[in-house]
Amino acid sequence: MEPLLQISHLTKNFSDGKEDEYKAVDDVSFELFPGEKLAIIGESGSGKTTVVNMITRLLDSTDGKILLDGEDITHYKRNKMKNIYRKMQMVFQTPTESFDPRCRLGDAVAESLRNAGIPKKEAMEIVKELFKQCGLPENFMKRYPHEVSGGQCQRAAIARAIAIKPRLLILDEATSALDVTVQAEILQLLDALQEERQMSYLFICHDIALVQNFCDRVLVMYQGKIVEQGKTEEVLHFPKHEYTRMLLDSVL
Ligand SMILES: Nc1ncnc2c1ncn2[C@@H]1O[C@H](COP(=O)(O)OP(=O)(O)OP(=O)(O)O)[C@@H](O)[C@H]1O
Repeated sequence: MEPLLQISHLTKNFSDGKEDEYKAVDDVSFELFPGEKLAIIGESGSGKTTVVNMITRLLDSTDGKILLDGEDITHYKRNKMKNIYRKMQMVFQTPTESFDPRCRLGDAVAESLRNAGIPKKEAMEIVKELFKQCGLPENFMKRYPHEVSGGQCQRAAIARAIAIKPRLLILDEATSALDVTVQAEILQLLDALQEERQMSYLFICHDIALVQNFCDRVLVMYQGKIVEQGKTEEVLHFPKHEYTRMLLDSVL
């Protein structure tokens, strides 16, 4: 099977404006296959979000290559990314901030469908269905982001991200701010979508229990490098690298 996402030797240097360059991401390579759920774990500052920001092209990479579904997107600019965002969507930690406060949630979700050329009436029908699928009452389509709870807003963010049926969903601490029950419901929804659509997930996460329950494979990052990767069970129960052992000891 061909990988959906293929990352090779990805590197990001940040400069402090003087001579020194700081390697936030250092020669990172990995693959993500269709239908797979992959987690990146590591302490704060290890480079996880920087990796995601390069994949989604919010940030230019210093070196390396990013292939999505065989297409080299490493140097794609904003206008070319529009098509790519049909295949790849992101959900971030703070959903309220990712919505326009003046836009009703239903319209915000419909916008991505409208951008994909779907007429308004049809788009609103799809949104209605998506809200149902994401466990949101239909009348929430009329609400503004500040009129719903954090968990409800995150469901709307997921509804928006899956609206155009992407093949890859990147979740950067997307469930961290939610309480445990809501988190479990959202993970159930993601599991159902994965089965239904063979979606792939890249999960950036601090929560080891969640990774254990949800993800097939784990990458461990430390100081910009991947120090260990493998099946979730193997990495979490039989960590090979000293840093992974420390990380697990500190959270378990
Ligand atoms: N725009 C930037 N300019 C300079 N340094 C940056 C920039 N963005 C990130 N960094 C640095 O790069 C390193 C990696 O940051 P990154 O946000 O990727 O870590 P992370 O593993 O996602 O952390 P967290 O779990 O806290 O979100 C950090 O040392 C951070 O300070």
